[in-house]
Amino acid sequence: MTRSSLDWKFRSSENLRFEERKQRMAAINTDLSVIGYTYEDIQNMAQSILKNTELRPKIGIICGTGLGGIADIVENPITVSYDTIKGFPVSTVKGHSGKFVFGTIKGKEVLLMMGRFHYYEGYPMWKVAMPVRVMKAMGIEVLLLTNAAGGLNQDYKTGDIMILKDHIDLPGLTGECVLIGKNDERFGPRFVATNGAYDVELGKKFLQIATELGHGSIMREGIYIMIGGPTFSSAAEARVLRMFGADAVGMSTVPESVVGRHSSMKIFGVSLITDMVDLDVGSQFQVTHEDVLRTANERALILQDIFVKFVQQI
Ligand SMILES: O=P(O)(O)O[C@@H]1C[C@H](O)[C@@H](CO)O1
Ligand SMILES: Nc1nc2[nH]cnc2c(=O)[nH]1
Repeated sequence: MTRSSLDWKFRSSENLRFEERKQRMAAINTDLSVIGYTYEDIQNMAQSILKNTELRPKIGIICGTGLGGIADIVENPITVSYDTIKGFPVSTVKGHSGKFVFGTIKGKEVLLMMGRFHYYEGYPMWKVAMPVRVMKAMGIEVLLLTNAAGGLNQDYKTGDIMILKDHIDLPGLTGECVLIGKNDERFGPRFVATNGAYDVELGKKFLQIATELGHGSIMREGIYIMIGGPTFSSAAEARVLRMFGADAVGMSTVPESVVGRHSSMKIFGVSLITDMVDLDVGSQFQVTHEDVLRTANERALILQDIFVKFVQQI
């Protein structure tokens, strides 16, 4: 075989692989029979994102609803919009802007995800937490998860900040675990223990910093339960969630935490209690997404202060 025909063969097989990849990426977004992104898909997305920066952060932060203000503490930010990343989902929820932000906090390199994906947006569970695998492929080792949640524990107040001690994966317990599907061992083992997922030392550090900054009275440590949403729980449902032992309820975080654990990441989680869940059956009180955004906005500066010091000390 001549050199040029070899070249041609090589190039046409490369083109074929490119075409296959393109079709696969299109199918991921449209064909429900396609389950999961392959290891190669994830690596390709990570590499394409990293082309935008020379930074190689080890700390990743996922910003919850209305908590994108954390990006205000990032120095020299470089943003990569999700819609520029082939195969990446798009954010559809108000309060989630839909971009990665690379930069530094007091000189420490960080990567922020401003905009997460929720099951209620219509994304299958495996897609909801797929960005955590992309973050891992980009070199993230410590994953800081934030969310807006409703308070179930009646000792809590709107505006409290709860460090996650543990979670209850309600969708997972009822057959919608994020790790369902073919397992590629390069991501992690088939079976994974989720006990002790939240790093105790990180939790202690966050609490200590918040207390030193004078916010001890609004700090809590508790258990987060994930519901699918988008409905906020009825009072009768909320009573069940409280009976399960949950202190706060929300619609995210758990799939990311499970995938983070599967990927051997160190995990920290914090909920801003944006509203108190009404447990009175018959009450006409109705919480709204605007209530959630308002509390998130009110607590933005406090969270920023805590995160600056927290990231510095990780
Ligand atoms: O992304 P998070 O969990 O912070 O968002 C919460 C749950 C719903 O998406 C939304 C409800 O207002 O806020
Ligand atoms: N009541 C309530 N408030 C929230 N704030 C954010 N998520 C939730 C939720 O699931 N329920």
